[in-house]
Amino acid sequence: MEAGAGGWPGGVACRPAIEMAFDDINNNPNVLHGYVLNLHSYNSKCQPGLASKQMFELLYKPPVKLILLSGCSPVTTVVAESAPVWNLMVLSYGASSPALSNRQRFPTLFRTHPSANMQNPARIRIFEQFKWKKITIIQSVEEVFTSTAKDLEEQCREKGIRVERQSFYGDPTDAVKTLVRQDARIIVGLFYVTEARRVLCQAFKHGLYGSKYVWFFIGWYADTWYIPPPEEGLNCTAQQMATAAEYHFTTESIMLSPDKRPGVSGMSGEQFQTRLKTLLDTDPANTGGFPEAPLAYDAAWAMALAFNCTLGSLPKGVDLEDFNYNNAIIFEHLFECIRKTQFKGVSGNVKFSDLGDRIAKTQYEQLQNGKYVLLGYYDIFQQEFDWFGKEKFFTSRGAPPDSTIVKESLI
Ligand SMILES: CC1(C)CO[C@@H](CC(=O)O)CN1
Repeated sequence: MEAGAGGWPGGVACRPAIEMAFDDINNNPNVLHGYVLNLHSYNSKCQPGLASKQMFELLYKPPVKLILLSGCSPVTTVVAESAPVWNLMVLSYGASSPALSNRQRFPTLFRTHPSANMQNPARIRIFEQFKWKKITIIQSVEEVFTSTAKDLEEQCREKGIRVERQSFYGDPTDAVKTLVRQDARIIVGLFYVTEARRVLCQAFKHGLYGSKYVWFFIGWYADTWYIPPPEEGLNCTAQQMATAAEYHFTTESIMLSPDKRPGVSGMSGEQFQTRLKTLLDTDPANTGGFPEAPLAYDAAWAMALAFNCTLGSLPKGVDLEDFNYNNAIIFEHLFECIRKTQFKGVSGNVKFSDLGDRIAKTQYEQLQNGKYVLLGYYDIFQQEFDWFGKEKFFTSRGAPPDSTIVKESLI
């Protein structure tokens, strides 16, 4: 777990969320009765090397640990690759990398954080909704975005949607110029927020905005992400950025349950968030990991419910406290219990795929006049598309632009 510093600073809000969960579980007479959960944590700062060192310290120092909780993708990668050697399960609350959906490399990994690929079926459902038959992807070269782009490309091709792809490292100018040359109209951007601002500024400079174009950005940037921070030295004004950003779409996995009814913990998502804010001494909007904190809270509950299930399934005379790193029997029961875990959490319904991925809904928004408007949801599991019809386009009748003017080749 990282308590914030370097990489994704998720631990700042996620550690208090997990500590809250441990307290709630220890005070709940219906879960793990007679047992007390203890948390041993380190701040890995999202650094794989430091995480490896800390993991070995945790495992070579008593007491025996029963499970590992991990944060960001780089740390989860090293932890989940090593854990099976110790017959340990790994529950990640902060790893979005699609590369982690791999049972050969990560046989004991489960994650309450959805994979970045989870948004691709939702993107494609929109392309189909507006009959866009050609899309262009522009991505920065990080592994998480390359994996997501490859998956989107494959899924689009299966649906008969033509795909072109550009990637860049640092400066997107040349990649944006290629978008112009390719006559890109429907453009999906996959990068972190600093690169997103650089791309948006270049889009303005090259006229890639307005009635002929639709941009898709990732939805987990801050709501004011497109306002240029002076220290970044972008050669675009706030007005130019807002002009280029107007009417862009976003997709993001839902991380906080919108359901007002309480879940297994006795809290709704909103009640959890209200309680968490009392544990933070910083503005939630500027606290690392605040959006993902419900995932961390639910990861602890998934662990506790799996322990509870294991207690009821172990052979007579074998108890959880008999677990050691060489004991595969308890590990196998725990794996089966986590695999079939399903419960109503503060982040939504918690359920895992066979690859250990979180199955989550995707939310669509659109920036309209400087404010994000909720457009609908896509539930990949139920194949349900809830669309509210609030989208806007620049075209005169508000109709969606064409994805491309296919120039018929003269033979
Ligand atoms: C939505 C985001 C910011 C994606 O990256 C995750 C961190 C990671 O995958 O390393 C945390 N949550």
